[in-house]
Amino acid sequence: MSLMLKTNPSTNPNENTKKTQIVDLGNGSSVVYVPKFLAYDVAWEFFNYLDNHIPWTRPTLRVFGRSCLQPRDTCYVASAGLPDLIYSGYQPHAHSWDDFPLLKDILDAVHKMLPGSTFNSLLLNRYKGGNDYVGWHSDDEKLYGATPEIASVSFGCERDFFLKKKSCKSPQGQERSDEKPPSKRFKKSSQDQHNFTLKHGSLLVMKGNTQRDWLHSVPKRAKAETTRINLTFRRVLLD
Ligand SMILES: O=C(O)CCC(=O)C(=O)O
Ligand SMILES: [Fe+2]
Repeated sequence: MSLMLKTNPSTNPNENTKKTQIVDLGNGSSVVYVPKFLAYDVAWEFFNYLDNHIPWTRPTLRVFGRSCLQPRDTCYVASAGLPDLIYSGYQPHAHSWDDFPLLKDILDAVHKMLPGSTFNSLLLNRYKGGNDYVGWHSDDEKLYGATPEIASVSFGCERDFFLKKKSCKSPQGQERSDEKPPSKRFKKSSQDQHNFTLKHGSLLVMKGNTQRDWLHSVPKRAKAETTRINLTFRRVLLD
C-alpha cells in the first residue's frame, strides 16, 4: 500500500501538538496524549488497511490457571533477533516489519513525534465491538526494562482508556480489584485514577514509572458498536 503519511495537515506544523495533554502522575510516571496525531482521513485509510490486511488472531490465554479466549484480536510485529514476547502463557509469532510497510510509516511518524525514541516491536489489538476489551494490567514484562516508554496509536471507534494506581499491597500488578466484591474494593482518590477517551488518529504515550506503579485498561462498553484498532509500540531490550 502506498499512502503518503500525513500527520495533521494544518499549515502550522505544531497544530497537531497544540492540544497535547501532559499528565504528571507523580513519582516519575507520566502520560502524554495527542488527540490529533494523524489527519482524520489518512487515519481512516490506515484503519481500513489494517482491518483487512493484518493477520489477526484471537489466541487462547492461561489466566490464573484457566484457559480463556483473549477478548480481542491481536498480532505482533518485531525486529529480528529480539527476545520472544510471552504474556499470559501465550507467545505470539513475531511478524517482520518488512511485511507491513505501512506500519513502518506509522513507526516513523511516532519516532518523529517522540525524539529519542527507538521502538522495535509493536503489539496490535483489534476490538470488534463493545464486548471486546483489555482488563486491568501493566506492560511490565522484563523484556521492556524498568521504565519502558509505550506509544499507543488508536483508529476507529472511540473507547475509554483508564489508568489507576496500583495499590501498595500488590506492587507486582497482580491486582484485579474489579473481581472483588464492592465491600472489599479500596476506594481510590481522584489522583489515583485518570480517564482518557482515545480518539481516532490519536497518540497516547505512557512514560517513566507508569508500568511499575499504574494499571491500565480498555473496559467493555455496550455502546461501542464498531471496530477499534490500537497499535502499541514498545522497545524490547536485548538480553
Ligand atoms: O487498546 C489500548 O488502548 C491498550 C492496549 C494495551 O494496553 C496493550 O496492548 O497492552
Ligand atoms: Fe497495555
